[in-house]
Amino acid sequence: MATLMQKIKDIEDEMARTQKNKATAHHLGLLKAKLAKLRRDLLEPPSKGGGGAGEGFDVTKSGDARVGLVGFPSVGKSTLLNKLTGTFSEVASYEFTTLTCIPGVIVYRGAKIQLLDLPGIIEGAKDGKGRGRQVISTARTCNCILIVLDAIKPITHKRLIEKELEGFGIRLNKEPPNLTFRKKDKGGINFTSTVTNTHLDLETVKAICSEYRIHNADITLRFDATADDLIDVIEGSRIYMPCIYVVNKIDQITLEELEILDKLPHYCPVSFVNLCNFPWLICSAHLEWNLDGLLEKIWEYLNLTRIYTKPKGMNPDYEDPVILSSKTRTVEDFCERIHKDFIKQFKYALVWGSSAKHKPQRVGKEHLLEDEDVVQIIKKV
Ligand SMILES: Nc1nc2c(ncn2[C@@H]2O[C@H](COP(=O)(O)OP(=O)(O)OP(=O)(O)O)[C@@H](O)[C@H]2O)c(=O)[nH]1
Ligand SMILES: [K+]
Ligand SMILES: [Mg+2]
Repeated sequence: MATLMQKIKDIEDEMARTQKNKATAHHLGLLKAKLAKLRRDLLEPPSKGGGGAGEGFDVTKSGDARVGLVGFPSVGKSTLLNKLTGTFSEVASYEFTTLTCIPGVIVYRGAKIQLLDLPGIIEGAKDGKGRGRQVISTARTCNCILIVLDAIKPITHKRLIEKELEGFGIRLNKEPPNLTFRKKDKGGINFTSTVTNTHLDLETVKAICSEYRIHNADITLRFDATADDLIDVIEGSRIYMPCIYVVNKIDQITLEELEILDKLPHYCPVSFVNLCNFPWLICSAHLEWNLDGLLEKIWEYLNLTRIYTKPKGMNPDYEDPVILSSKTRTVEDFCERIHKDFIKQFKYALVWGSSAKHKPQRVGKEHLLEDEDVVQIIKKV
């Protein structure tokens, strides 16, 4: 049986082959209706239940980091992918133009960043509406999410998208709750806190625990945690992800509105068409605005660490850094990236740069590296 994607393609091909005239108008209309129904089917959840990736979503992870574009239909996600990566993803004025996950690559400051264009999601996506489940489970595999918003759509859209992501265990611009939760065999619920709490008391904590059939546990808060924070820790499998709100189509709003948007935390206004409202904003001959600003922000939010290797007796290789994430950036992580067995030959490392106290500093494998450090590994003989 032909897959939905194939059926859609067949109809699109047939439409392209069909000449437009009075005699074919009826047939073309029929094809359009079929196409619309197939698109809707594709947006229905799979009948056999379960989330996971679906048709056309199994894009292999590549590069140093992955960034996903999430938003309502027609906010300009595909336009953004095309402009940033030079990859082709279809752009059109109708909703649900993009039906699968389309990857592109941005090479920025020596790092290869995979950017994923995703189908638009609709409210209720997390509950199985549309392709939302696939979109959001793909979003979970990213290192940073760009929530794309349309500047002239209601600001409430931001909250709606956030809710969909939150419903799938994604936490945006938030650190994992600083609290420990340790199950034990006996002793009841022991609840302590190193700060004043305004949200949680022993009773609430006990109630939450009993919902999970947990009757013995040590819970220590190191910040003013909410019930949601505690539940997140008990549930586990939460993903804490940086997020940028990309407000597109700012050519459609006034300068006053733009100034307000520009001040909001985590926001990055952009536009991909001629800014006739704001001629003074155009910084080059391009018909787009603030792509550089967006790239810089993505870089900042990914928080990557570039390490330059220095072979003995040679200059550092500044062209091709090893890219580490902010969470795994020890000398050992660096060695692992070069070769999985490399650490076995490790004796010590020489490090130049902001993590080094001397020029160079001799360090062990636990040493934490900083962005733009230069590293030379000395092997055992
Ligand atoms: N005015 C204006 N229109 C834009 C801008 N960026 C994109 N568009 C238009 O918005 C429409 C939708 O763009 P797409 O890139 O297809 O949007 P999308 O979010 O990928 O849409 P789906 O794949 O259907 O979810 C197209 O007609 C674009 O030309 C912009 O900055 N300003
Ligand atoms: K569209
Ligand atoms: Mg699209």
